[in-house]
Amino acid sequence: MMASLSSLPFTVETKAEISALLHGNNRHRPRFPFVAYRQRKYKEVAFYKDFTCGFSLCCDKLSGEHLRRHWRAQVAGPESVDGEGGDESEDALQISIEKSKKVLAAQKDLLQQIAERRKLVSSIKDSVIDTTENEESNQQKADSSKNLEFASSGGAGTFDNQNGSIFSESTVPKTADKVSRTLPSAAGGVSNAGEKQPVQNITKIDPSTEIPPKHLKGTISRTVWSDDLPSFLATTSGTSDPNTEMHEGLLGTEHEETDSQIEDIKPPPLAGTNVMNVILVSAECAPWSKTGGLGDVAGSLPKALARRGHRVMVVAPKYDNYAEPQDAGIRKIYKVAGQDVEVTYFQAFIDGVDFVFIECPMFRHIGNNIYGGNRLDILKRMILFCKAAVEVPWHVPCGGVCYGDGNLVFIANDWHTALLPVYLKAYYRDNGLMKYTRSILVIHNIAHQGRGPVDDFSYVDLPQHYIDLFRLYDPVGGEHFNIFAAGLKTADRVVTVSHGYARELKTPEGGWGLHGIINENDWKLRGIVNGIDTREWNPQCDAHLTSDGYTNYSLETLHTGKPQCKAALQKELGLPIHPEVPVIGFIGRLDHQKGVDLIAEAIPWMVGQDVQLIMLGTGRQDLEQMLRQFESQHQDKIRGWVGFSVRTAHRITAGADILLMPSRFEPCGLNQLYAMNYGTIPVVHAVGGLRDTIQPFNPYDESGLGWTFDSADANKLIHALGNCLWTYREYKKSWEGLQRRGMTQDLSWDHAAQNYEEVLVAAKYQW
Ligand SMILES: Nc1ncnc2c1ncn2[C@@H]1O[C@H](COP(=O)(O)OP(=O)(O)O[C@H]2O[C@H](CO)[C@@H](O)[C@H](O)[C@H]2O)[C@@H](O)[C@H]1O
Repeated sequence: MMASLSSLPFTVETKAEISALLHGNNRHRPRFPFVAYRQRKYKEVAFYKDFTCGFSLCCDKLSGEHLRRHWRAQVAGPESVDGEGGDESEDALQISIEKSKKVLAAQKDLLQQIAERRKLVSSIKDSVIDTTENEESNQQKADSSKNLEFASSGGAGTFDNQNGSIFSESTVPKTADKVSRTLPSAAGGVSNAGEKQPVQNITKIDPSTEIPPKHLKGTISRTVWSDDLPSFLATTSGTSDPNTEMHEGLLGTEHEETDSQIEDIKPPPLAGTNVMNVILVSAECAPWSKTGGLGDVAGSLPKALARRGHRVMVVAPKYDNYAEPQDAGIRKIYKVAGQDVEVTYFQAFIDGVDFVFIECPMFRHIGNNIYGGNRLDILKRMILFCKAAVEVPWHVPCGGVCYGDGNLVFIANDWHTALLPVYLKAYYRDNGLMKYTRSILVIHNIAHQGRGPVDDFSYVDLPQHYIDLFRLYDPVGGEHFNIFAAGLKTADRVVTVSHGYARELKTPEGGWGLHGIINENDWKLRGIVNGIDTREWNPQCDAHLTSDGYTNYSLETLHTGKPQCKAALQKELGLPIHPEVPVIGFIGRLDHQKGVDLIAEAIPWMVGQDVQLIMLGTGRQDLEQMLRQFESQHQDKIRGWVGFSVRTAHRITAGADILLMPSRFEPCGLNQLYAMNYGTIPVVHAVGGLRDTIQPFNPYDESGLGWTFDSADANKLIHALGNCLWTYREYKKSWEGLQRRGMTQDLSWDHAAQNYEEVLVAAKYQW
């Protein structure tokens, strides 16, 4: 066997890996047979594919013997499978190699011809576009909305499960006369328990003539046109079997390879063959809607995933009139608490990400109060949002092509969208649909769980036996209904936003009643520290530092730029402009979590120091009142800005010398990351993500990034802040070192995105 292998035109590593596949040597064993080969020379890849001959099972699932037998069957002919092939098999192998070479040459030829034809077609198109550009684009828009209408009609439309009607939904076409022109199947709705309906009016298309929009190229799932699937399944990436999916992945790779050969550009995506369709679903998304860190994450993580080559969508509610998203022309009706509610989908493509906004009267004009209203109001909004979001991949054709369910992973965030994994299971997977779609639930803050009386279960439209997922008992709330609990149990994977918080969640203090469930599901939990949007939060190009005396700055101009921002901040807030007086900032929600009361306890000490304190926040009314009071009592030293102002947050981050974060618990914390990127030194309670991200300053070896204190205690805060102020005043070089180390870290999302990708892959291959 090895003799045969050694005569093959593989590199040494490839041989080692194939040998590992055959003999079970894990050291060289690639995770999946095709992944390791993608970036190799085309010839070698093609040969290897030939070698495996579309043998698409994940090698993990194959025994070495199985592979050996398959190898012999493919290379030396079926007769050699049972006997020892010997010389005959060597000859057959040589013949096979020769054949493969010929096939490759022919393939190359063909590709060249295709390339020439494409060039010809595009030059003809270009000349036509000059004169008919507007007509063309209108036509394209019309075509895509036809596609979209069509996908909707056969999409996850109306279906009941065995327990009767779960939800009813009807399509409300914008224009009744729209007819599908290009989609391969129509009216293939799904009825009881996913039973297939006959597919009618099938118009087959030649996939080679349907060139996906440029931004989708190489990342969209391969479309398999099928006559006997419901239409929404027929337009997805042929994933009736993960083995097929793997093979599809291989074919997709081949296409990408050939495309890039043709165009002679485009390096492979960073994600390699792990490229996936990802839909992040969040109740808020910056810059359109934000009450805190969740909005920041939803606005920036998807872009980093897209940069790695994934096709990424964000789904968020549309709370106001946003400039960018356009009405996608789709209307759907969902049942919420027995009422029909119509939603409309809006859409924009920005920085490589599809942003889809769900608009309906329930969301309208609450941008300033996203979580406002009573418990039932919020619950109903989240039910509607999750029902609508889980169907987005069927209804909203981004760039003209719906995501479908192939290679698809949803990323839900916090309790607001924890119903999504449950709906995915109850409405789809339990009915044999979306079998290979996975869901990940990200915990940004376990303190908010979507709790209510057990009777709330009647609102969520789920089969009765699902009640056990939601039912939870704890000494504080007694027996109650808990949405986060159900999401955590149902999601394929769970992520939280730091390693420290992942540990804390398993303790009674940190798990807020859910620690039992988290411990039971420990195997699927992973901590990934958030990144920051380095375009949005970057002193070199921060748009909020270009007026009112502020200035952009970098590490090189820190010594002039930062003092200028500090002076501008002091001036803007009416504080005495003293360059040598340290400015301490605080930005955050005014609540128990953020430890504002610890700052309050430390105020008498602080005002005795030569410092200025600037606090920005909204939240609990008593704490807002407290901020106002501090300001009025210490006009020359304290500013308490009650409100939500992104611009002021940026300016404080740039102008302050020190950022205070005495949070009682902090799953990750973004402000300390922003601060370090601006040369502002954090003083934090070493908890959750703060402990993960702020290495304490060590004056002996001049290492570390800030000051930490180990318990939520005002005296500890004072002690840490005192040391910090002393260093600021007395040890300028150390201070500059702290600033430099903070500013030169890679805080971008790129590393975190890579970690998320590992979770996506783990979810994908999980049963
Ligand atoms: N009054 C105000 N005006 C303007 N901007 C304001 C503001 N108050 C807060 N912000 C901004 O909101 C964001 C707050 O983010 P954090 O991560 O610090 O906390 P939050 O508790 O909201 O997030 C939760 O989710 C995130 C994301 O995972 C975790 O980092 C965190 O630990 C967890 O509690 C920052 O961008 C901050 O500048």
